Amino acid sequence: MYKRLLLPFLFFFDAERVHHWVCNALRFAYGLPLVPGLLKKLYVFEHPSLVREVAGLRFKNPVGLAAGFDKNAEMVDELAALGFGYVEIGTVTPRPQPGNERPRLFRLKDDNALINRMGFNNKGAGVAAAKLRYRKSDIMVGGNIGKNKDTPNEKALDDYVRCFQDLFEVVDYFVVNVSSPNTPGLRDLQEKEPLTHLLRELQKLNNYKPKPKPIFLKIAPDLNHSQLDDIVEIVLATGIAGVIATNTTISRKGLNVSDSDLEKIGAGGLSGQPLRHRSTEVIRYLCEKSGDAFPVLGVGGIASPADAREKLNAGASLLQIYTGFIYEGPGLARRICKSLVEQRTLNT
Ligand SMILES: Cc1cc2nc3c(=O)[nH]c(=O)nc-3n(C[C@H](O)[C@H](O)[C@H](O)COP(=O)(O)O)c2cc1C
Repeated sequence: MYKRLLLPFLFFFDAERVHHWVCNALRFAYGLPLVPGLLKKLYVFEHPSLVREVAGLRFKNPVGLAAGFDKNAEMVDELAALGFGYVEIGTVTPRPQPGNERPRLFRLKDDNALINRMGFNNKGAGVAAAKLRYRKSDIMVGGNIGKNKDTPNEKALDDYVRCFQDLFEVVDYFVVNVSSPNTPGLRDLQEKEPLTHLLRELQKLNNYKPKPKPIFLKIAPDLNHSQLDDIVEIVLATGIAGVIATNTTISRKGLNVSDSDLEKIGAGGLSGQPLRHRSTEVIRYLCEKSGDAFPVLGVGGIASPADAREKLNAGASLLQIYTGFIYEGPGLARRICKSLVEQRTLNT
């Protein structure tokens, strides 16, 4: 019903506006009597074989909602009721910022893809932290952190530290985002020297805490082999927990959309099906190169149980979805979980 009736209707309107409508509708509905229970019945699939222990945390199932959907941590309980094993909030920055001018989110329907140049629009880490204090669900929550647009790269560490401190008590793990293509210069922080410095300082701060939290690094799919080798080295050298692979790509290769339409859309990160293969390659490379020395969380183009299995077979410890959730609808996490359990039963 979602794909045949609701999606064509929603796709008639501006993508970002629809995002806000759907989120508001979900939040409103969740506040009504009986609805939370009904949603859980429809969408949550639990089974002992789905539980994953990663970086010392216990995830109810391996399917998470990727960063960018719930930037301000406004609907973690609602998303838990849609069957996700964990939700990554953010990217948040220390100070609120409006992001880029609209329109900044575009659908590529023939490619099952999106292009976005949101630019870290968010209400600030403090606001997200206040929201998370009242969450009721017990799924894992990650805090994806970044720097403000007007903070120069030489001062980036201060921004990451502030977000880290603001969120420390209310998230289960952290993600250092240096891979968004929509904040000018941010990806330069993926270079070996600044990245090592940033992660070492954050991990140092983390180690001072009585109970440190796992810190993951989220990387771009556009890194070459030598840059990925550097990432492996940096993760091992700084002692952070692992890597999230991948963020959106700046590549426009192999799309069905016309060049003139692409030109009209302009800059931004591409997500969804066209990203799937590259992100799986990156996951496989990191796992092989590191000898599975740290967990890699796989994200990029997952829209079906088969896509999920592809990432797990490449070595991913956990999964995340964003664009697939938009195109496939709220039943996707459950479908993947159910299929993983069925597959396991078949194999035993
Ligand atoms: C509209 C939109 C906003 C996003 N915002 C963020 C963000 O704020 N931080 C981040 O780390 N990733 C962000 N992402 C990237 C996703 O978390 C994910 O890494 C990427 O979309 C690939 O997964 P997918 O193909 O399942 O969408 C965003 C993606 C989209 C489509």
